[in-house]
Amino acid sequence: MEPVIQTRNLVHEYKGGVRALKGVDIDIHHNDVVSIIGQNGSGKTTLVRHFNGLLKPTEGTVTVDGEDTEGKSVSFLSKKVGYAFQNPNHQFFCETVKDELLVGPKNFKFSETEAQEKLEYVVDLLEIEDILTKHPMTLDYTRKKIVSIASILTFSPKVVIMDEPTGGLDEDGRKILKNTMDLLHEQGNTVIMISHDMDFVAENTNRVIVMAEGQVLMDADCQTVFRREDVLKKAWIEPPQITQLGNAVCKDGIFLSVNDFVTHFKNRITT
Ligand SMILES: Nc1ncnc2c1ncn2[C@@H]1O[C@H](COP(=O)(O)OP(=O)(O)OP(=O)(O)O)[C@@H](O)[C@H]1O
Repeated sequence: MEPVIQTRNLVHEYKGGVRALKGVDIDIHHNDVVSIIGQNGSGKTTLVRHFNGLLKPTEGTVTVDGEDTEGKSVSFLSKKVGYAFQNPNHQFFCETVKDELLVGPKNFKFSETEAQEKLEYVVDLLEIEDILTKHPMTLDYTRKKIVSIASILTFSPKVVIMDEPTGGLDEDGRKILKNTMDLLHEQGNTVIMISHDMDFVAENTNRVIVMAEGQVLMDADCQTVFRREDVLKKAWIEPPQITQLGNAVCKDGIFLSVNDFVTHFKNRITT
């Protein structure tokens, strides 16, 4: 099956000469749940902004669903690739949460009934019934993040990109986000998450792309990536805390979650 997103020799140079991407080749497949990690300025946001056409390659190609993004508008690509910004304040322009959630369905010409169904679905999924009449800018940061993600899900894009989704989220918000990601995966969507939150990355994604200085340093499953201290060091990344603890006390495994860790030691105690 062809990848849902593919880049070949993707180079992006901003006006002023910053070469933010220096030849990126990646294939993202249908139903992947991928994290893109790397230190600030490594090119993560620049990369994903090519997936919905907010940026166009300086050199190389990007294809979405088999079609070259060259000449395609952001609104055309956004129907397939929804993008929740790092800062939710940059995403809102309506007076109420409800109106904000209806922007996508209206833009994409959903029927009234379908728009209403989508609205009800995401409101239920993301537990935001109580804030529908509020102004998005008056919400606490967790709710703003959740609404920004909800507003993407109302038009059911195949690919959902979330830029730092856990940044500023409280525990309830993290649980809602985790459940939402699980459901998107179950429903066959592709999820791409940019994150500095290695605990969340390790527990919730099955593939990690490590970036440094505009290039992909490594692209593999979580277990493989979080074993490679040399690669992580180059990208200025610390493994998840539970992985670090596990490495310190046990050499025969790699732990990506507290559950992994507890199960391992329970088994050792009972055998
Ligand atoms: N609009 C812009 N104009 C000029 N340079 C830019 C612009 N946006 C980003 N850059 C530069 O491009 C490089 C990559 O930035 P990018 O935002 O893609 O990195 P990032 O890995 O997403 O960082 P962060 O984790 O801080 O979001 C950096 O050197 C950044 O300063």
